[in-house]
Amino acid sequence: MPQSPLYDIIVIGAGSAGLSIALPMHEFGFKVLLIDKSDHQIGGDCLNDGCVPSKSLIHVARQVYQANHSQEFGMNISGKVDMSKVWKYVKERQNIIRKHENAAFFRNMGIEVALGTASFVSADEIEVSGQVYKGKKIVIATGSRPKKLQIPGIEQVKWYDNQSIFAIDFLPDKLLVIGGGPIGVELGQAFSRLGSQVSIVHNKAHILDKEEPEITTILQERLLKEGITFHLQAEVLSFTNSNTVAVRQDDKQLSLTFDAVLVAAGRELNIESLQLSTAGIETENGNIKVNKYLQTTNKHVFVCGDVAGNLKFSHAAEQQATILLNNFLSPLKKPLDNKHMSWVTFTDPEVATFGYSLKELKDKKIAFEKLSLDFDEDDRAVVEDYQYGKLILYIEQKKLLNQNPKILGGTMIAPNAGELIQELILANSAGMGIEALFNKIYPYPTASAVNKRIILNKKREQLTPFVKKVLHTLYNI
Ligand SMILES: Cc1cc2nc3c(=O)[nH]c(=O)nc-3n(C[C@H](O)[C@H](O)[C@H](O)COP(=O)(O)OP(=O)(O)OC[C@H]3O[C@@H](n4cnc5c(N)ncnc54)[C@H](O)[C@@H]3O)c2cc1C
Ligand SMILES: NC(=O)c1ccc[n+]([C@@H]2O[C@H](COP(=O)([O-])OP(=O)(O)OC[C@H]3O[C@@H](n4cnc5c(N)ncnc54)[C@H](O)[C@@H]3O)[C@@H](O)[C@H]2O)c1
Repeated sequence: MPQSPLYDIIVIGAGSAGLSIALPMHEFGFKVLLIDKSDHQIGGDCLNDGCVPSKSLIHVARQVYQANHSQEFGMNISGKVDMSKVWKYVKERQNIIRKHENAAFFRNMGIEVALGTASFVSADEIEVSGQVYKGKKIVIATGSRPKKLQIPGIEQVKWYDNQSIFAIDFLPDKLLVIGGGPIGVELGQAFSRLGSQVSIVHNKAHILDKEEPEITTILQERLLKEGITFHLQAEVLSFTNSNTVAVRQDDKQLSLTFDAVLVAAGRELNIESLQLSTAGIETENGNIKVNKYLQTTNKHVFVCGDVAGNLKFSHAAEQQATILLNNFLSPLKKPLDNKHMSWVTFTDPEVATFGYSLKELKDKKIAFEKLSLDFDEDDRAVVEDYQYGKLILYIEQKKLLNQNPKILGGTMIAPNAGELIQELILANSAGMGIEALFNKIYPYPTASAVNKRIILNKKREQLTPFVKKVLHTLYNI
């Protein structure tokens, strides 16, 4: 019996998570085996069915929307979007990135790549396409896939999910979106801007239900103005024929028609084909059981990325990979900690969130103060027509503001909020206080000046009659 080749590390899955482990480990001089199902799936969801195609589509949809809106300034715009041209643009963008995310590229670098579905055959061995490989350490980075909906009658319907929507060969006149999470709202708005009449059916009271309702209410109003219809706290009952769905909302039954359905109702982990029990890896409620160091019940096997069952973002996968790399190489182990995590929903306007949420602050009994700024009087918001914008900031509660309270978390809705909020994320992760923002000079009229204005408003509250009296005394000396 030939011996299985031995690797310092075997990484199962070549998506955001797997690549963030395999590439640095190779650079550090370790013998790495990277596995994915096929060459075409290298890059994972982010490149193939997620971030890259969705952000490219959102870019195209914004161009179309802005062109249509130039009519109010006298331009004449007519015509319908040609979906083959839209997908050509999207595929081109993916192919640019694919040039450095494929098996030949990694093999040229010196990383060994095995293609096929991986499964454990022992505690430290993996089989791929009939070949067995042994790893000193093994990282499971197999990601997640769209949850399938078991709705009666769905088999007669043209339905899509994130794995098929980026190849839809027609622009639906009416698109029904099931799920008002980030995929549903980002893609719902993109299709609406391309020309579809979009209805979003969501089973919670607010879209993007992980965000603050104060913020998502603003987003919902913007999307309503663009022509998107919402059915909130609604339950999809059944598809009554190939283009009609029965929905229950507020104890009423509605009948909605559509040409196509986009299912964006959450995720399931890719763990079934791994034969985890063969390696002594336990699962719990559909998740792989891990400790705070992302280590499974088999101490040589770790998880990273969506499959870890934590936050599902490309940059969360990257953060988890950084923790694993640290723990592989340093005796000072770091646990997974989401306290500085941030994310952006790329709707227009964007919703950007970082640090502790209101709920986390309350749950952790952290003394905090909530600051809030509406952008109605911000000059940049006025000239660029986004006075609906809003920033919420959570800062440490201190008796005196000159104690320089730290920024604990926050959330913003505005065009480019994901960029505007970056300095707040830096302040939060670097443990900086509000003075850093207050003392900064913002070129006029930069949009990010709202980050100072919110602090300025707080400082104004300190101008009590006593403080004013002191100021007058000082002035008159
Ligand atoms: C439409 C959409 C838009 C998104 N937009 C954003 C965004 O803007 N920003 C953001 O941060 N995140 C976004 N995400 C989330 C992001 O794509 C994921 O969090 C990220 O791709 C997870 O990376 P991963 O490596 O954990 O998993 P994946 O990218 O899913 O990679 C897992 C890999 O493992 C392989 N695999 C699975 N099982 C096996 C097996 N048994 N053997 C061999 N290989 C296997 C798969 O083929 C796949 O290539 C989006 C997701 C979607 C669906
Ligand atoms: N910009 C970004 O960073 C970005 C963009 C897209 C996706 N993502 C990631 O991908 C993950 C998956 O996105 P998603 O939107 O599919 O999942 P999600 O779980 O975040 O949201 C899906 C929503 O659909 C609702 N839902 C579930 N079943 C339903 C039903 N039968 N009828 C009506 N509503 C239903 C759920 O309550 C949930 O709020 C996200 O959690 C996020 O981590 C990130």
